Amino acid sequence: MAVYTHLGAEDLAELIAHYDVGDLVSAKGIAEGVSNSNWLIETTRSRYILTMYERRIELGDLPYFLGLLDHLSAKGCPVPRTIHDRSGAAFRMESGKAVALIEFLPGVSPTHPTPDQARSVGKVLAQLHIASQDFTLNRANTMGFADNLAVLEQCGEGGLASIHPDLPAMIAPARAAAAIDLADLPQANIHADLFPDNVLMLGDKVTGLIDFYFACTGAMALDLATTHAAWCFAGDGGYRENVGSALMAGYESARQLEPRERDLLAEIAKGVALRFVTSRAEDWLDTPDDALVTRKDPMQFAKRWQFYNQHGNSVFR
Ligand SMILES: Nc1ncnc2c1ncn2[C@@H]1O[C@H](COP(=O)(O)OP(=O)(O)OP(=O)(O)O)[C@@H](O)[C@H]1O
Ligand SMILES: N[C@@H](CCO)C(=O)O
Repeated sequence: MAVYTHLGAEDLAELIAHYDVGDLVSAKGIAEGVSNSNWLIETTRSRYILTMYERRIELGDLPYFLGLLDHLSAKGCPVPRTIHDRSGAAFRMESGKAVALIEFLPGVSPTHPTPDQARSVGKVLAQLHIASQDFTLNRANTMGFADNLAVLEQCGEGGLASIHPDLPAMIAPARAAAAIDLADLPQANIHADLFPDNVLMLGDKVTGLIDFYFACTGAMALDLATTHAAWCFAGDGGYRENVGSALMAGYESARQLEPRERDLLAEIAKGVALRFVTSRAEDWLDTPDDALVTRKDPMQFAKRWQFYNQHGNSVFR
């Protein structure tokens, strides 16, 4: 479930009255997502998503996240606009927590993406990279390869082994990934978590990229490798070659990779796999056994690390 805070009808109506969006007609809590509380808001004028930021998000990062949405949507990327309140503010404080109202976009997240859907997502990702380069704010990646190593070391071999006996073996490759320098690769403001559940689609058309709360200034190749690792594997862990090549072709139809990016892609994809091993392992150890939230399996990405390690750059040709 993802409504952590109860907001009554009066609270919501009073909140919505701060925006020039018509009168509140209905508000429904949204079950998907685990980080924040989200409501689907309907007013006499349109539909919106109201998000209350519950955890993990620093208040100081909100101008970056919400400003990036406005920057990208003004350039025609399929991302939701932030609705500013009557005083022009992109977010407000409600019951001590930050809230923002964003545009509702149609579409559903694919559960078993087709090659054509992957091609569309690849192209939109490249367009986002081109459009985000002149966004004037910056945010450092807080889930970089060196950060992952520190978190895995903090989980410790014992902690990792309590999740799965093969997980402690991921510390050594995380040390190797921490030494990779991405700073010399072409940079942009990147999504950094573009899993299928963060993409809304109607058929093969991308109607929305959402959940920009890991967005940061970083290497475009890191974003492409993240999207590859998130989209191109079946539920049983098998690599879906046709989805992978469509994603790459879609990306390069809008932005050609430089040779130095292509040469590093497999190493970056291994680092990316470790980033999700890390955040999932950390969440696993932080989540009580009886919590209602379903924990995501870090081993899924340990297997993807093995895949990229075994096949190297041949995956991306
Ligand atoms: N702009 C939007 N238009 C339409 N639906 C949206 C929009 N933003 C969010 N949603 C819906 O709300 C759900 C939760 O949103 P989101 O993934 O941002 O939540 P979250 O709690 O931050 O997620 P996570 O825990 O995955 O980080 C999405 O799965 C989607 O169904
Ligand atoms: N998309 C991530 C969660 C956010 O980092 C995962 O599937 O592990």
